[in-house]
Amino acid sequence: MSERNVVWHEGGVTREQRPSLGATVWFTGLSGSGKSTVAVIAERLLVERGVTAYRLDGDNVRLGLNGDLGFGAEDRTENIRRVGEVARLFADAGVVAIVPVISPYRADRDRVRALHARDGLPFLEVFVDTPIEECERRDPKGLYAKARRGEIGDFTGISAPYEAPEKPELRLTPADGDPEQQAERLLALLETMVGEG
Ligand SMILES: Nc1ncnc2c1ncn2[C@@H]1O[C@H](COP(=O)(O)OS(=O)(=O)O)[C@@H](OP(=O)(O)O)[C@H]1O
Ligand SMILES: Nc1ncnc2c1ncn2[C@@H]1O[C@H](COP(=O)(O)OP(=O)(O)O)[C@@H](O)[C@H]1O
Repeated sequence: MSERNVVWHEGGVTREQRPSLGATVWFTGLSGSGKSTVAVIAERLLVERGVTAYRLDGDNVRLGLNGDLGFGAEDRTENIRRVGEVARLFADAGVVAIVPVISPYRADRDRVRALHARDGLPFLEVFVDTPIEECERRDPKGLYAKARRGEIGDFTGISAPYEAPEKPELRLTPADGDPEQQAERLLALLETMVGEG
């Protein structure tokens, strides 16, 4: 920002000069919906096909870069802002950034979408639309049980909101098959958007 005496410094490499075109695949959905499972498979399939892909998992990023953030609304917004900026850098560098994060607020996700659109970078929002009853039945980390007992506050879907996307590029439901089939659907769509996958 100019009032901070900081100005953008142009580089000498165009996007076309880089070995590959990047993109961001942004997963959103409740805890336990299957975001990480599908993201892990999608990353593996892409790498097996020679595409440079890298996963920025919500839990993992919160163990490092975003270790200072909690789960209140403001911290979640900051979490998504930072992960979104990192994903944009990856995409600009020619990497397919795969980002499974709850990202419960529509406005936060839309800001990340706009950030990519501004730079002409492909952004694919994947809504992992698993009903909360099913997520709670799975409860692989026991978090829903803790939230029900009041041991975790601000828990998405229980004591904090989740705003579903209105127009995601892809919506995955349990009826779409197993996670491998869901990942294949995603890659087919990615291929139509960036010619990769
Ligand atoms: N209060 C509360 N609400 C939701 N989730 C919680 C909470 N506390 C801890 N966890 C764990 O944090 C993971 C979600 O982190 P995210 O960075 O994806 O969340 S957010 O996008 O900032 O909302 C989430 O991972 P996933 O289950 O993979 O979604 C949980 O393991
Ligand atoms: N399509 C699916 N069908 C059945 N179970 C699934 C499916 N996708 C994920 N799971 C299971 O649901 C649980 C939560 O998945 P996970 O990927 O960790 O969700 P999230 O990252 O959204 O919290 C895991 O135990 C996983 O094995």
